[in-house]
Amino acid sequence: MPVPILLVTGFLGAGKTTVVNHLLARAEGRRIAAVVNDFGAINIDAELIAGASDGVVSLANGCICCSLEGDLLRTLSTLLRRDPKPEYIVIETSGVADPADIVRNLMDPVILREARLETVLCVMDATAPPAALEDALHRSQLRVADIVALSKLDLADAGAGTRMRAAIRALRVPAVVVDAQHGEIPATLLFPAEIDRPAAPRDVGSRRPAEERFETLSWTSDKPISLPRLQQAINRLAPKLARAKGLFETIEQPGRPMVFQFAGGRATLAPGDAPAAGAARTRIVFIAELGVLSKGELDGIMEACVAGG
Ligand SMILES: Nc1nc2c(ncn2[C@@H]2O[C@H](COP(=O)(O)OP(=O)(O)OP(=O)(O)O)[C@@H](O)[C@H]2O)c(=O)[nH]1
Repeated sequence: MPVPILLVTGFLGAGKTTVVNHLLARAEGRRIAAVVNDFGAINIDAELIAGASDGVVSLANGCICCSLEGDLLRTLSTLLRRDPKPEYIVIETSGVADPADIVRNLMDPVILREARLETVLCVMDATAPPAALEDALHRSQLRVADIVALSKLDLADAGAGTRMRAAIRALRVPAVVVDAQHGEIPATLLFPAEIDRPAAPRDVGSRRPAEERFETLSWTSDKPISLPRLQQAINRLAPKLARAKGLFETIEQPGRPMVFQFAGGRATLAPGDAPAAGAARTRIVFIAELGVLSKGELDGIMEACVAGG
């Protein structure tokens, strides 16, 4: 019986890791292996997948729809040789990934013998303006989806969900649209019981390398961060940022690791886990459209956030 694969796609910061976390937290004995692709050089997403570090394989510093496609297939082969074999495989793409290319890559004959793409889930930020769907990458992510999950409805105004559903319908996306509050989607929807159902043909569109559009810039430091100064830095950087996330300690609350998120124009801070041995104390990844933000400018702004900066 081929192992079903769930491909989780969606724009930068839409809520993919939150969905994968939720799924793994409620695995209820299911053996789920997760492959997480971070576009940046630091594997922040793999660290954000709580309590599942053993089962999570991280593919960082590139995009599995372009430069890391060989790595994805090798990783899947390795997972499928595990004893016991995973019962389900979840692949979280980077937010810049065009899933059409990944769907095509998963048709690899060696993989197909043992694992089959079962469901493509596209996580869509309900607070994004419907005009966001004019973006070709958004459209490609929606076009291959079987299920579209609307995230962040708790942050959106009352009509946002309805407007987003209408905008998705207008694109003639055949997917089922569901609400996903804080990543909550029933596992049975993602891994349907009728696993003998033949995979439906998917409209995969034309190839568009995502890496030609976005770049990631990493900033690390061995010093803790000043929170008010970080706020100022993010205010300055925000117009240029598509996404940022990081792990660090603050000067104000030493010894308390924090997770920083910037997505959809909103910055949040939450308690995190201690950094892995050998990792820099402060690690932040910034994703921006190519050419919009230089490393020099970023370093200049971020150095002001550390003590003595
Ligand atoms: N309030 C609220 N926040 C959410 C919801 N879903 C996700 N978030 C937050 O949105 C931010 C981004 O979520 P992630 O799950 O990391 O997004 P992602 O799509 O994995 O991000 P990338 O991998 O960087 O593209 C985090 O701060 C989440 O806590 C939701 O339903 N409600």
